[in-house]
Amino acid sequence: MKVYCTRSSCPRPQNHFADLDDSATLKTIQQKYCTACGMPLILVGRYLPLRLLGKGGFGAAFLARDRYTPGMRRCVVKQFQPAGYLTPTQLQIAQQLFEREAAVLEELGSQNDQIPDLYAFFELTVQSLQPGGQDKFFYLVQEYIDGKNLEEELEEKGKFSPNEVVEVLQAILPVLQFVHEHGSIHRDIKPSNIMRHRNGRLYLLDFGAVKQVTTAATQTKGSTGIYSQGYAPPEQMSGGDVYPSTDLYALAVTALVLLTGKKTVELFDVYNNRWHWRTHADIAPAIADILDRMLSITPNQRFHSAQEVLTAIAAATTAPPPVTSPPTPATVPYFHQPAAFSLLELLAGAGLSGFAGGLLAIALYSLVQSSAIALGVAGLILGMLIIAQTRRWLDAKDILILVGILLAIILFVPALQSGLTIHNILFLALVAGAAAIALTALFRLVYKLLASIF
Ligand SMILES: Nc1ncnc2c1ncn2[C@@H]1O[C@H](COP(=O)(O)OP(=O)(O)OP(=O)(O)O)[C@@H](O)[C@H]1O
Repeated sequence: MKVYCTRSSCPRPQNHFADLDDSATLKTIQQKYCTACGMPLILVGRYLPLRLLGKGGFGAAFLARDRYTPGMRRCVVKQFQPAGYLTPTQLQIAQQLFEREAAVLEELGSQNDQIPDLYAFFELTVQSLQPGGQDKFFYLVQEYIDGKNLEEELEEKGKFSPNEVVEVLQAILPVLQFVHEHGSIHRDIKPSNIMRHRNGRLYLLDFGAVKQVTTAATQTKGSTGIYSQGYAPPEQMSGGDVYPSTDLYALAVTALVLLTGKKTVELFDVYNNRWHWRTHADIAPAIADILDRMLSITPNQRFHSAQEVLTAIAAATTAPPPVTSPPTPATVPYFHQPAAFSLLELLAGAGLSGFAGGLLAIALYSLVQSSAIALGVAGLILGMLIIAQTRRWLDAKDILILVGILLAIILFVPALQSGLTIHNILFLALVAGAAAIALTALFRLVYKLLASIF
């Protein structure tokens, strides 16, 4: 098993322990130490970091496993590890922010299912790499959100459609309303801090910069300077007080970036001190007006609460529907709407599913010697695979793994080969995959034609 060392200065953080592949040893072993720097690897005897997820302003995030849960639950271990030189005061503020992230997560995460839960918060003192010294590390363990953040989605599939952006707003505004009602301001809303779980649900991450409204008055202005350039409004950049509308501004910038696929600097007209974005996006004027109001330079010209924005969006998107018509996308709860598929994603999923279906049909025919039953059962499983993909329970990567497993089983068990050569098996499965791609493309074309007619 691979275990990742969390000491930032470790020269070789990747460790490999063959004995931990045995689940009994994994559950009972006392501790393991980094072979390069001697750092204890099993954090508080419980969490095993597997790999680095990324480094942020105040630390690193690791994907980890909790060895005290039956399924070795995945979790995210965040370590406080400020980058660059900080004065003792700045260091203390940074440490307070990290502790605040834990406190806020504990309170908010347990009450809102779009904020990760806090599992643990602890500190660790270890021997420093300098002789005689000691290093102190702070850790926060939270729920792992299995998905992609919106920055990654944007990189992968390109700009979002206006509907997708409205869905993001409708999913995140209630979370912001909840955060604000609990006396906090997030202060770091941006695409990389919004994560879409594989089931379609959007989560708000990274409460490290969160500021309690109640303590705002006692904070020295400009003392922390925690914000993301381009997303933070003027009052935050200048170190002034922050408000719920500070988060609304950043959410609107997030919407512009998703909608246009452009960087914030490309959308802000410094000369006139205003956002210049409408020419880059084709969105309903009523929604564009809402975004522009959220982007007002002065906080009191923006909406005052997330709920106000939600109400404005509902008014802008809900045309009075006929009584019998299905709900419009805007009124369907967001979690029933997994993200739209790109054409490539759709065809790759279809091809892989078709390939898997072909392999299954061959294996089933060997067992039952009836082409009707073999094709019927393979078709049924293929249908289930397609449904699982459209609901985003499985993605193309999962189907690829399934194909690999099926192929390995069929290649190693001659009784499942229906008397065919390996070449023929592969050829037939490829034909099934190609047929699935062709059918999907045809359906999509017909669907688009019908949609454009009606
Ligand atoms: N609960 C989580 N579940 C899954 N991935 C997470 C979770 N929290 C953070 N990540 C991922 O870990 C990576 C690092 O996150 P982190 O919050 O430390 O920094 P960041 O958001 O990239 O930067 P910054 O702190 O400057 O905003 C990011 O890619 C983020 O998407």
